[in-house]
Formats: sequence, C-alpha cells, structure tokens
Amino acid sequence: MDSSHPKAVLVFSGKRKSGKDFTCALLKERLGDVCTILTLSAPLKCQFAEIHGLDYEQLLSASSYKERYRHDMVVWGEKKRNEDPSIFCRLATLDVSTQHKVWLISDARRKTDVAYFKETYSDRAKLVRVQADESIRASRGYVFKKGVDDSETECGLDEGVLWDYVITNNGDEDDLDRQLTQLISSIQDGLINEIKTDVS
Ligand SMILES: Nc1ncnc2c1ncn2[C@@H]1O[C@H](COP(=O)(O)OP(=O)(O)OP(=O)(O)O)[C@@H](O)[C@H]1O
Repeated sequence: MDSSHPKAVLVFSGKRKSGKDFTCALLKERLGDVCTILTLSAPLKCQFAEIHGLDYEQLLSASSYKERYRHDMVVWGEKKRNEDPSIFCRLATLDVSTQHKVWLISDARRKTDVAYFKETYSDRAKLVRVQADESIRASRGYVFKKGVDDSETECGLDEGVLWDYVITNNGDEDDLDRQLTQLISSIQDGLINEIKTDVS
C-alpha cells in the first residue's frame, strides 16, 4: 500500500438533511477526478446483502425494499461494529484507485468513525461538520423521528468533536460557494498543491 495515498481525507458529518451529500457533490464537482465520494453505509449494505442473499442495489436506494430490511440491517451493523468498531471505515476505503487523491467520506456518524480516520491518516484527515437550521432542514423533508433522530447514529457527534471546518448550509448558494472555496484553499497549501503537482 502507498502510505502517501490518499493526500487528503475530508470526513463529513451532520444532522439529517443538513446537506452532507449535497455539499460533497459540490466539492467533487469542483475538485474533479482526483476526488471520490465514499460512504460508510455502502459496505454495510453490501455485506448485509451478501450474507442474507439480498439485492444490494435495492438496499442502496430509498425504496420500500430497503425499508423492509432497515431494522435488521441496523441490528446487524451494530453487532459487527461492537465486534470491530472500524470495520466499515476500513471496508469503505479498501482498494480505492490511486487516481483518487482526495476522499470525501460523506456519512461519519460515530466517535469511532472520526477516531479511525484521524488515527489512520493523521493530519491528512480533516473533520467537516455540515450544519443547517432546523427550519431549513424541515423544508428539505426532515421530520423528527423518535428512535432515529435521538439515537447514537444521529447524535453521536453532536458534542465532543473538534471540527476542522464547519460549513453552514442554509440555502444561500453564494455563501456555500464561498465556504467551499475557503475549505479548498485552506487544505490547498498542505495537500491540494501536491495533488495538482502530481496530476499536472
Ligand atoms: N444548499 C442547498 N441548496 C439547495 N438544495 C439543497 C441544499 N442543501 C441540500 N439541499 C437539498 O436538500 C436535500 C437534503 O440534502 P442532502 O441529501 O445532501 O442531506 P443529507 O445531510 O445528506 O441528508 P441525510 O442524512 O438524510 O442523507 C436534498 O434534496 C438536497 O438536494
């Protein structure tokens, strides 16, 4: 394994409908092919599907199929994490092409997730919190669900994490754009410059 790969790992967290996926997609658009978006939920669903003989693609989508297996999948995921807290972090980042020098991890939810990336990638890992007002999240479809929004997966990173960057995503396009420019330029000195040199 190349110990200098990746050059940067941006680990995203945020409440439901804060805009984690939206922000990662914008960043990917701006950074281009050197960048890839990785999710911790994909390997969980993949393994769950394999073991239980289910359709992985359908588990990934927002379908009734996924809803049917959601509970069992959560319970199974918990069991696996209890045995090995970083299992899905490792699986999500196995075999990523060296072309992808910047990784965007779009769905960190637990202290063990952020600890894994900081411990494994040290200064190359940056923790990014995406936040949006509750009313804005509601306008994007968020409705408080007991057992979901008060669970560890939603609240595990609410406190006690030192974020490297906080992105406020309340729907102002220019403001978000400005914050992403700042994010890119502040990692640029140490990291993205190397990437540009590598690919130029
Ligand atoms: N700045 C924005 N401008 C316009 N639409 C936005 C913005 N941010 C988010 N959205 C929209 O709000 C919805 C929720 O955003 P997104 O899926 O990125 O949130 P999330 O934090 O990843 O949510 P979840 O945790 O539920 O997956 C999406 O339809 C997305 O397109």
